[in-house]
Amino acid sequence: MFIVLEGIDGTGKSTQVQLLADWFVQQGREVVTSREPTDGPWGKRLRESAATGRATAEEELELFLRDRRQHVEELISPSLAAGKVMILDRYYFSTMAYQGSRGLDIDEIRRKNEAFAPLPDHLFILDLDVDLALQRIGGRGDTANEFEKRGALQKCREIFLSLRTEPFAQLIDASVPMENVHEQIKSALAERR
Ligand SMILES: Nc1ncnc2c1ncn2[C@@H]1O[C@H](COP(=O)(O)OP(=O)(O)OP(=O)(O)O)[C@@H](O)[C@H]1O
Ligand SMILES: Cc1cn([C@H]2C[C@H](O)[C@@H](COP(=O)(O)O)O2)c(=O)[nH]c1=O
Repeated sequence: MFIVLEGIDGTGKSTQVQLLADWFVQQGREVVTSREPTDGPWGKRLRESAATGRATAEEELELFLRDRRQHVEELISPSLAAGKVMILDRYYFSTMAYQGSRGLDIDEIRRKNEAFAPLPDHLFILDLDVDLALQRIGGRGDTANEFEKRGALQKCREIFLSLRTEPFAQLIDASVPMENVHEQIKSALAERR
């Protein structure tokens, strides 16, 4: 089973990935969790750019594609082939949202990704007001980085919302307490099984 959690920064994706992984482990399932950008060479370069200055949108897209190709080949596809539950914190829907918000063609981004990246079985879009998301980032002790500007996040949120009509997608209200968000995700999984 391939599950992806998406949403703008601060919506609670990492928190929910951990809660969901623990829940699957309690059911006796083997679980692999990961995130994008990854901790591989391309992902590290991308994370550094959040502090040191962003590349152009085209260069950024190229780096995310390289990072993801390696991720799919080395971790995602082998884990799915082994029958494990793969839970991802961000995937190519983030590229559609973030690099799309910088003016790149969203359909073209999708096409380039779907040429090599498997579709998820479940895409959970954690939706939250941008100001609340920024407050949560602040509450975590972080100052917003170059990817986390208000106007850009608003555009990203709109693009994520436009993805809710995908057959594998489910919109999740991320404004409620974390246990309640977890319940929404588990109910959606139970309904679609
Ligand atoms: N439902 C919730 N209600 C209130 N606070 C929450 C909730 N979920 C997570 N948080 C808190 O909000 C902060 C951001 O959560 P988290 O790091 O999981 O978000 P994220 O979407 O993974 O962020 P990023 O994309 O920036 O890595 C953390 O301090 C976390 O404890
Ligand atoms: C996968 C992906 C990510 N981003 C951006 C979104 C975030 O602001 C940063 C780092 O992610 P984190 O979850 O806060 O650790 O990367 C992007 O612009 N495009 C992508 O494809």
